[in-house]
Amino acid sequence: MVVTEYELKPQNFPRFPLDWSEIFGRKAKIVVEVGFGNGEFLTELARRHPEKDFVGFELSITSFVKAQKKFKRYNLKNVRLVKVDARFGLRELFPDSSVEKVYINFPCPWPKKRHEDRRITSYDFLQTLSAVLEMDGTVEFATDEEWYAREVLDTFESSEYFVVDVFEENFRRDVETRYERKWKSQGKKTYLIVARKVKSGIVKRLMEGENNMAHSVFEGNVTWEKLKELEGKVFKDENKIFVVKKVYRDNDYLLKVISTDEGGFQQMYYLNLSGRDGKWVLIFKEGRNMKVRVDADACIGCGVCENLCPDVFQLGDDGKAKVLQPETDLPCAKDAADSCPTGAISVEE
Ligand SMILES: C[S@@+](CC[C@H](N)C(=O)[O-])C[C@H]1O[C@@H](n2cnc3c(N)ncnc32)[C@H](O)[C@@H]1O
Repeated sequence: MVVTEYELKPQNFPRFPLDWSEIFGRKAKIVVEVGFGNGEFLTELARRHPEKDFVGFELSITSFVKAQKKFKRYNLKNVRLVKVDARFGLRELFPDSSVEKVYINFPCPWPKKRHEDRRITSYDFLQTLSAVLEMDGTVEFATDEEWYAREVLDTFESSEYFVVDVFEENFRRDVETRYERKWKSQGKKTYLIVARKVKSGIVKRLMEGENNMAHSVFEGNVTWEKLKELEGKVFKDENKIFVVKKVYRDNDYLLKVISTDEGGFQQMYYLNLSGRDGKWVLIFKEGRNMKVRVDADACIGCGVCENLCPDVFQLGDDGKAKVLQPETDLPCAKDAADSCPTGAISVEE
């Protein structure tokens, strides 16, 4: 079973930062987890606090697949996941003073000097937290590295925006994370810091305002049946002719369009249509011809590709992925290759 319904794609929204009460359909406290790993901590929090809404950031696709399965098992309604760097996501997707709490559990410490910019706890990230957290909102940071804990403690203590309420060695919380269990079972020490916001900071957002990736934003009633009726229809606009060749759907709708101008020049592209509650965002996607292959030995039959791109992939009777269109221009083929946890899918452009 592959579940994708909890993933939120920022590019499909008309404005930034996002209106989370619209996304969750209610006004509730928002809690964020940075780098949710296999999702067990986030699942437990969301189960124990149905009155709050939860947002997780991760970069690993495998983590996305595992976490969403857990959410589905408990039919959770109060959690969404975003596949972007949390430093970027917290800054661009959350308005000022909108987050009650941010958990950062056992992030990679990036111990080498030349990698220190990669640490999630950089100065810039603290600045973001000082803006997006509500007053008295907290950051909970856990690590197994003493030097890292002391560095983060020092950063919070020397910041005018935070006070440190907790610095604890070998802490215990109601819910453990996978890495916490791992380090504890190896007899390693663990450290917890809880820092509370006492002053609001200012952060400069790069994408604030209209989503300028969007071609158009509109309101109205769009249905699969109505879109399907567009297949084969021809539209004229000044000196161009457009034909809607095919309409696809997964989480969004995709219209394959061919346009021809007076000189006979043809172009193929996709229109990605996504929306909710009557608000729709239309984005152009260029079509490119790709050769798709599946390495059957590497395929574990997880079904991610079939779920993301059913017109190109299908799980066969042997439980392995089969390619239905070895040459395709469907952009979801690339998504499937990027998301394949074993790298069994290759796409050549
Ligand atoms: C060591 S694991 C810890 C996982 C989990 N929090 C736990 O305690 O079991 C760190 C996780 O953070 C994710 N990660 C690293 N940098 C990130 C970033 N900038 N934004 C979001 N997630 C990130 C990694 O993909 C990885 O899954």
